[in-house]
Amino acid sequence: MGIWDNVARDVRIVDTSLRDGSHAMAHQFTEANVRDTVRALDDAGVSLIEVSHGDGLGGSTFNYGFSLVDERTLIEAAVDEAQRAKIAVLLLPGLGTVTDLRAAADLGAGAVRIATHCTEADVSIQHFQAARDLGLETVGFLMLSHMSTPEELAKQGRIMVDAGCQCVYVVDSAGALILEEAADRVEALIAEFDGQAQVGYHGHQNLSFGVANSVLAYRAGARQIDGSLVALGAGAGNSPTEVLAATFYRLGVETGVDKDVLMDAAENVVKPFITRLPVMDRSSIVQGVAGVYSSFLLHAERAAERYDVPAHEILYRCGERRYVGGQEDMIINIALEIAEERQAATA
Ligand SMILES: CC[C@H](O)CC(=O)C(=O)O
Ligand SMILES: [Mn+2]
Repeated sequence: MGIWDNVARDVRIVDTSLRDGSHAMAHQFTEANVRDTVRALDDAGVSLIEVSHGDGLGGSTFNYGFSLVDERTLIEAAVDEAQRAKIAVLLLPGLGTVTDLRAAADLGAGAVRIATHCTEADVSIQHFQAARDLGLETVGFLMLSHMSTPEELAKQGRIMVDAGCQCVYVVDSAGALILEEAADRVEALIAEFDGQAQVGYHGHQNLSFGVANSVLAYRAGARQIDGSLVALGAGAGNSPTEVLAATFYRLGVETGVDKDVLMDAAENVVKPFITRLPVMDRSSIVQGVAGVYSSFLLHAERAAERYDVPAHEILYRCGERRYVGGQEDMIINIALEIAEERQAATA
């Protein structure tokens, strides 16, 4: 039985097309995109649907990229369409505030996913406390999990659980984890929590391991797994929700969602509005290899075009310097540096 509602299932598939997909759409979702997608996911039985700017509440800024439509309008529209599903929002402490969270709760959001770099869970403590006071379901995101060992990650997860988090995610932001690297991190969190909280898994497809890692994460004990329709998400995209549903169906793992309704939603609702299909191209593969935050992709592509340098070279350097979310402006610095080096070499 799912612990957050009355649906009998072995694992909960959570959809983040309307949040992680915001990165891939350069934050240009329309209200109609949100309404149509929420209706389809709700029909399919998806019980938690994330809707926010790609970088979470308050993310619509010069540094991260402006949203076409105010996220509060989109959250309100999502809540309006969802008959059974709960709407979740993402919050990165420092970018989103407790005031933003309160506003989202007032609009009807029922869950918050609070994301920190994998070594900085302590910055989430007051946000978890505020979320619990607001009566929200709470989820923690340990981003760029490949940068920590399973043991370190478990200690960070413990900080979130002690602050009131009900499910901590291993977040493979760079799509860098391969098989047991994902499973070992999930296992370490499960052992640390000893039943006090659930564990989730959020994959990216940069090295094409999103779905395989999700299956291993489930086998290691993860009970919430993220996906996006048509993989719509940062980098090479997320584990496709419709493929997760079909795969768990094949394995006889009960998800409570209808795989055929999801396949229809992917083909006929989401695919038609995607401006740039997520692909495993040179830049996104480099993100997986070098361990670079997937949401850096469009920033790197824009800088590459502006300064006439290769995007994959920018991304390799981001990986060497271990840049993390919030350091998007460094992408411009790197592009300028490569352009200068190239000019010097030809002078
Ligand atoms: C900026 C937040 C980020 O996109 C969260 C996430 O989905 C990830 O780290 O993969
Ligand atoms: Mn992501």
